[in-house]
Amino acid sequence: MNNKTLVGSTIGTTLDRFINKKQSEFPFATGELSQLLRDIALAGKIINVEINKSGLLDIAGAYGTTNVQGEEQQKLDVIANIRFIRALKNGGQVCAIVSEEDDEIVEINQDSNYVVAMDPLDGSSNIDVNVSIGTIFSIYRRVSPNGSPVSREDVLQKGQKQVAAGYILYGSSTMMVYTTGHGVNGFTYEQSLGEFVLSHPDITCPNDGSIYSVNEGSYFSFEKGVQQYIEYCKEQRYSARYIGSLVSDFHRNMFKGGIYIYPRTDKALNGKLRLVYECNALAFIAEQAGGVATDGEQRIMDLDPLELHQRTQLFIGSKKMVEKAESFL
Ligand SMILES: O=P(O)(O)OC[C@H]1O[C@](O)(COP(=O)(O)O)[C@@H](O)[C@@H]1O
Ligand SMILES: [Mg+2]
Ligand SMILES: [Mg+2]
Repeated sequence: MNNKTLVGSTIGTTLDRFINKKQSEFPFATGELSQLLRDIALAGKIINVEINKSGLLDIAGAYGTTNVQGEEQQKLDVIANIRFIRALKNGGQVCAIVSEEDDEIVEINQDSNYVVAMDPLDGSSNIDVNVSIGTIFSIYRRVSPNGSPVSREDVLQKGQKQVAAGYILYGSSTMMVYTTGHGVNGFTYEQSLGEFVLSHPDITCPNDGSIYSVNEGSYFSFEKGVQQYIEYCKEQRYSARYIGSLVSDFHRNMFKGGIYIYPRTDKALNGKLRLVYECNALAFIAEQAGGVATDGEQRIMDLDPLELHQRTQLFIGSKKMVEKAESFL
């Protein structure tokens, strides 16, 4: 890299400055979405602290309750949910939240214009064993008039209506990756500054790849087409990589080129992952990076959400790989 590129580079820009700059490119922007993104980043920093010290403070492990989907909640699932709701409430830009950890819509400020769908902590089976976990979020503009009670139409919008989406990955470093529909940018958390700093501008997903990510332990409960695609991946000598944290598996494949699959199984007849607060956000990011996300037939962002906790199959990642997988179905 020569000096000229260094001077012109945006690398090193803080998230705050980046958000301000983007806002200034839209003269009619009110600043509400910018503030909301800052609130999410703040919540991410707080969760990051909690995760880092979870082993020391006895906040790893099961909480002793199950969520609406019958899954055992971890202490950190519950803590992350509380922290995010609090940050969004204090920020004042959100009228309602759909969360994996809450059975029903959480109504906050009736006078605010945005709805957030979130998985406060994704990959919670990895919490206790110091493996990467994440937070996933989608942001929508409400459809009901500001000031009125929030309706189900506000929170059950198709993914194509997202105005922004992203994730925070608590890995070997902590990163926030998001899109507002104008490309994808990644920010690494600089602990000593207490700031997210632009480290991965204009992220693009390779068109093709050689990594496949699927829980092969469930192989015998996959349908024939999925089994045949997995065999194809092996014949091609592709690398099998599966962390069991959707955010981390997706993140790796977006950078390196790969496909992540969570198909239906005999236990999870519609797949395991949740459309509203897991799949839509990652689908938006994948597409903005040049990748693809489908349920095996249809584009994820075209699916009609009928329930808050609706599940779907997910085939996501490099365009050519997803298309190849679909050709087996
Ligand atoms: O253990 P499995 O069945 O492969 O499931 C792993 C998947 O389940 C999830 O953990 C579900 O997310 P939560 O931890 O938020 O419930 C995904 O992150 C992950 O990809
Ligand atoms: Mg999850
Ligand atoms: Mg979760």
